[in-house]
Amino acid sequence: MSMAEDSQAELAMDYDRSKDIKAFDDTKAGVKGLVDAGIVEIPRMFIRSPHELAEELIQGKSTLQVPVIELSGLEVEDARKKILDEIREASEKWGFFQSWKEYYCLIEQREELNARRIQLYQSKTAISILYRPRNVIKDKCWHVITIRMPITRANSWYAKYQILVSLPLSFKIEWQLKVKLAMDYDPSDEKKAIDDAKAGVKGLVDSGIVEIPRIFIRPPHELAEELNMCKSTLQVPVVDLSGIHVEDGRKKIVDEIREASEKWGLFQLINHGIPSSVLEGMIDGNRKFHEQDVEVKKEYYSSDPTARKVRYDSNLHVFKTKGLTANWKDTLYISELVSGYIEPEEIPEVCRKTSLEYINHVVKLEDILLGLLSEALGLKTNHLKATECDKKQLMVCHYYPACPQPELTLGTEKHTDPVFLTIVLQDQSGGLQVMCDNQWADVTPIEHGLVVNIGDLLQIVSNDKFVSAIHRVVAKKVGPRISVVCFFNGVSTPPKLYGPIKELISEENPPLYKDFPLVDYVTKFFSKPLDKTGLDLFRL
Ligand SMILES: O=C(O)CCC(=O)C(=O)O
Ligand SMILES: [Fe+2]
Repeated sequence: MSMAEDSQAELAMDYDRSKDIKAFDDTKAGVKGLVDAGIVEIPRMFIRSPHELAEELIQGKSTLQVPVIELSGLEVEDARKKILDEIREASEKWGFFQSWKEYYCLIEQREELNARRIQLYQSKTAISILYRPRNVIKDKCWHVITIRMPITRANSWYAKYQILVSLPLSFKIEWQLKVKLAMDYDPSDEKKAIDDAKAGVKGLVDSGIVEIPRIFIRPPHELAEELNMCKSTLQVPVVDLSGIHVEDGRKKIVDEIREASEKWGLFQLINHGIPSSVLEGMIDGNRKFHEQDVEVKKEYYSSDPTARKVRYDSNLHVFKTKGLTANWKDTLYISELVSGYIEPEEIPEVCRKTSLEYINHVVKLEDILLGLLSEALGLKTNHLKATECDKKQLMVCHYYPACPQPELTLGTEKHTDPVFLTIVLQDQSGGLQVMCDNQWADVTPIEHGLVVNIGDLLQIVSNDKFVSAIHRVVAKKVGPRISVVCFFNGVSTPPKLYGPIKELISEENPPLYKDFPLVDYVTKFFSKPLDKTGLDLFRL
């Protein structure tokens, strides 16, 4: 009798399945218990139906190769495109693929447990991928899948970490990176060490670190989410101000600014009138400040924003904004420069002249922009200026050192600016990105160009006609990247109420926000995580 006939005969007998299942359950020893008991025939409850068994016998074995896709290089544009093409092809044809990637896991380094440090470990061989091996059917044939599961002795203790790749017919990659984060990690130790050194993130790089401290590592869910995100191919709008004094030219500019402010909340500016020597001088002054002797720079180090008007620090905001990652950059803050509360001598000497020159030009440009933005909202040219929305100025000089593990951190985390308007001068390194249609688009540097950002407060006073730009800066292997950001904000004292502009309100366009004093906004903004929008704080 063949195997099929055997099974047929057995299956034909009178049989009470529930009784079998109960007896099996009662043993509580599982299938292994049956084997341990020495059975030579498997119980009937495990036998597949005759037609399934018969089908199996006539089914051939495919010789096709299940696609294997190496995911390393996802961060690089060309490599990413190739990987996505392979994934698309595999998903369309198979709905399945094997993949592997040089990956990162947070692991406890045994030797360092005493020091209670968590290190990030990266290695092709030192990764444990727990993957339920199974077969895949294609063209009615079963394919056996072999899984690369490089687990070495050295890292077997962290076999709990899992990377699951599931690909349900669409070509969306779903990575679930489950990493066990140590319960007893205290970011204050790392923060204190960096603060005490007063040498900034640059100091870490200069000391030759090859792994970034844990305080800078983004949480696993964010790292995994990042892998899922596609890069936008949309072009960030560029507005050319050269035709501003011609009637038709101005109208065109106002239209372009309106469109960009409604869709992106961000645009690049060219022919804005600030001499290129001033822009280059500003970038250079910024670089000189951060690259000067640490002993001199130290004098300015303070992580307390209220301590002084001119200070520099690393962006270790993990306390205020619990759960967030520190940013891979150092920043020199120069506040209230124009409003007269600060003496020029307070600005560090290496960048004093260049900063004063730049700010002098940038405030004039700000006036022009406020006029254009007012017109874009259908208001009189001087409307926004009259609200004193640019009265308070803060200039920040960012320095983003090269990062040994850029994919694990960010130069500036995702955020919107809690101000009316921001003007950004960036060098040619790139890294600034803006969110549009839920995708990150590069704000590719234009030589001698500037970037204009709509802040939360302009979105509010425009009653959501304009949007504030969600943006960030990615970290890079090469550096430094240098940028100078000028924030323009309204007045806090005497308290002045801000809210949707009355001229923009009508029955069809009711106010979306209540009026509020600026100081309330700022306090509330900084007591929430930075990556959460401040727009909802006063939304009706
Ligand atoms: O460095 C940049 O280009 C932008 C930084 C930024 O977004 C900020 O300081 O708010
Ligand atoms: Fe910003």
